[in-house]
Amino acid sequence: MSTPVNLDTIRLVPKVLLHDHLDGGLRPQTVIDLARAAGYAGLPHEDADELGRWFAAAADSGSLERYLETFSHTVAVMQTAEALARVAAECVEDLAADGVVYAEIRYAPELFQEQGLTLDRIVAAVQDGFRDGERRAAAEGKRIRIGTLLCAMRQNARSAEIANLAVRYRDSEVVGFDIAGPEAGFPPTRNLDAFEYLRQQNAHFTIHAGEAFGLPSIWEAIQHCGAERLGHGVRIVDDIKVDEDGSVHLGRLASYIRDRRIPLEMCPSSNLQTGAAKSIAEHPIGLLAKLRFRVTVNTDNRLMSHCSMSSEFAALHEAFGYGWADMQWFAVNAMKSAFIGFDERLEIIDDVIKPGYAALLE
Ligand SMILES: O=c1[nH]cnc2c1ncn2[C@@H]1O[C@H](CO)[C@@H](O)[C@H]1O
Ligand SMILES: [Zn+2]
Repeated sequence: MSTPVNLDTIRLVPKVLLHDHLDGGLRPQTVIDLARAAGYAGLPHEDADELGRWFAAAADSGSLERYLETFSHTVAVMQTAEALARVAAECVEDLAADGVVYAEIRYAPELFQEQGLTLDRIVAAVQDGFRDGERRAAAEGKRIRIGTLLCAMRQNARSAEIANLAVRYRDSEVVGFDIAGPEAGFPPTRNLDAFEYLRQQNAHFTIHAGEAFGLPSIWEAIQHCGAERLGHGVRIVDDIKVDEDGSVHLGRLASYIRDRRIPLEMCPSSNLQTGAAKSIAEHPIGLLAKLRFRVTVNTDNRLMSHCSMSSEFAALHEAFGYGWADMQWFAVNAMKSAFIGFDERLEIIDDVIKPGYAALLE
């Protein structure tokens, strides 16, 4: 008899996460502890459950800009090396407990300088925290590896500096670069110098595109900037036409993205909150997966979007009937798309992912 698919069983299978923001995944109690230590009086609640509910409700705003406002609280309490290391270590513990075996976690170092930390100190503190978290997970019998992505914020003008920082730490598990923040009004081409530099350095980068703004943003990210992956990319469906008889027509951009196997870092729950999709059942991930785009499933912000990798898969199972074979497909897609070396990716696919699903697929 095959193992039933539910939240508890999904937590046990190996999962791969490519798109998760460090400042969007704090435990509510940690936000409270750190706020107290920092003397930050701006939190809307002092009780962990209430605070968790507040973040999810406030982020459930219908717009990316309002969703992003909630980060002012998490960023405010992440201004010391100790706080950054704690948040990073707990992030790894939480992912490992959820059955994530490989994750790329991103954050914008420039946001953590309010009390004078240097960019180097910030990166070092977070890397220490990740290594600490990996060790703690291993002590619990959980194998997990974390790669870091450094983000520059679209509304600021520091992308060249942050790209340089990412390259300097490339041998210390900083595996790539991204730009995040409000999309409308901040096209990715504003950061062309950073992307050109990264390409010259043979470094990897993804770009948040096609979340709050449509096809032009995706096209620029791929064709002008050279992004290897797309953060969200949901609006690529605007370039796909499905006729009443079910026949499907891909436009040139959608075809290019599918033909080139460009990975889409899809984050269903987050998209519902920012208004990029109406419900999980109507989320473009269903169509895109059916059309065999290189789709991956991600959390974006576990605190604000009140989700985990397992809860995202449980919701997708509910909406689209995905089973173990589909979940393995998503995990392999994500692992193929990771920014670590090819041999390391293969090793995780062959030694961890496939054995993890083998018994379920018999
Ligand atoms: O879905 C998103 N789209 C764009 N920007 C985001 C999203 N989620 C978080 N951030 C932004 O990325 C920064 C670095 O982690 C966060 O501070 C937040 O402002
Ligand atoms: Zn994101």
